[in-house]
Amino acid sequence: MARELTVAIAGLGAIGLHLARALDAGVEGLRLVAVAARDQAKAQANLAGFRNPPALVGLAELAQADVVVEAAPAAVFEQVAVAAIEAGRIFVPSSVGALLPRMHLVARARETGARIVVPTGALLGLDAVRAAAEGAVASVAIETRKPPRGLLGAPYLDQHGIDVAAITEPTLIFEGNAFDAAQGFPANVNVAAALALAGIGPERTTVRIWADTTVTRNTHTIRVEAASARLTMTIENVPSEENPRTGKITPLSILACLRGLTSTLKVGS
Ligand SMILES: NC(=O)C1=CN([C@@H]2O[C@H](COP(=O)(O)OP(=O)(O)OC[C@H]3O[C@@H](n4cnc5c(N)ncnc54)[C@H](O)[C@@H]3O)[C@@H](O)[C@H]2O)C=CC1
Ligand SMILES: O=C([O-])CC(=O)C(=O)O
Repeated sequence: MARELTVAIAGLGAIGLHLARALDAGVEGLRLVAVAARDQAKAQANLAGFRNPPALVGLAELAQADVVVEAAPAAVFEQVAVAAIEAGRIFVPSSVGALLPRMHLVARARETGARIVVPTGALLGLDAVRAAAEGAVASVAIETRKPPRGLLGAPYLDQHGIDVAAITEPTLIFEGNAFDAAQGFPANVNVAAALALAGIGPERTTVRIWADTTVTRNTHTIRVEAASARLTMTIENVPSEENPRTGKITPLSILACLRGLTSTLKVGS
């Protein structure tokens, strides 16, 4: 008999609501039991048509479920993560950049029996990066190109007086490591954080972010030079209607990740 896992989701935005709907439509081995939202009335309206509406609870109460998916702003990451990890659950973060300065949570999870499962999210190829990182890796780099509006609101832009709305040609706005990229762009480059965790860590992973007036998609290119292989991979994400910073593939990637927690046949490392 296949195992069933209960699932809770923090945040009902571009990622959370799509994931909640998909789970409610029925996914073998997974049952949505709880969600947390900032706007209760909007959440109730969104959940009204569900076949099996989940409970609307506070962030800490999400940890009642076997699997806690974080799909909220990075500002509330810690609340969701700590409750899930203390309860020994499987914690699936979307705001992966917020994990980089909190790696003590991984040590704590080791003590409580919790697991932290980082989905590939808006990126691609983390299976190959992980495989390469089992051997020697010389370099890992990611270049992100987004339409300027996909970068709006990033603290780095304010700190450096950059007005992305005024950009008229492709402009390199950040070059540095994944740790600094995640601090400067907490809602924009979770992909760089996930890549760093899959490969050679946030200090050695290099990141370039372009505000690119010529692209309509959030485009990420990874380059890895390893003893076993050379990887060059690009994903061009269709921005979601709800949040142009977030690619439509992200909730789908998390759903695929959750399926992998229970499925009998699992493909990819
Ligand atoms: N790992 C990846 O590849 C990707 C990660 N992300 C990250 O995932 C996170 C979620 O992204 P989106 O769904 O696009 O954001 P969103 O802004 O569309 O949705 C976030 C939701 O959380 C809700 N929220 C805010 N405060 C809350 C609170 N205290 N309790 C409960 N809910 C609260 C908001 O009302 C909103 O509905 C962001 O941190 C984003 O940067 C986004 C895209 C790709
Ligand atoms: O491209 C996307 O969909 C989102 C993104 O870069 C991120 O949050 O890392």
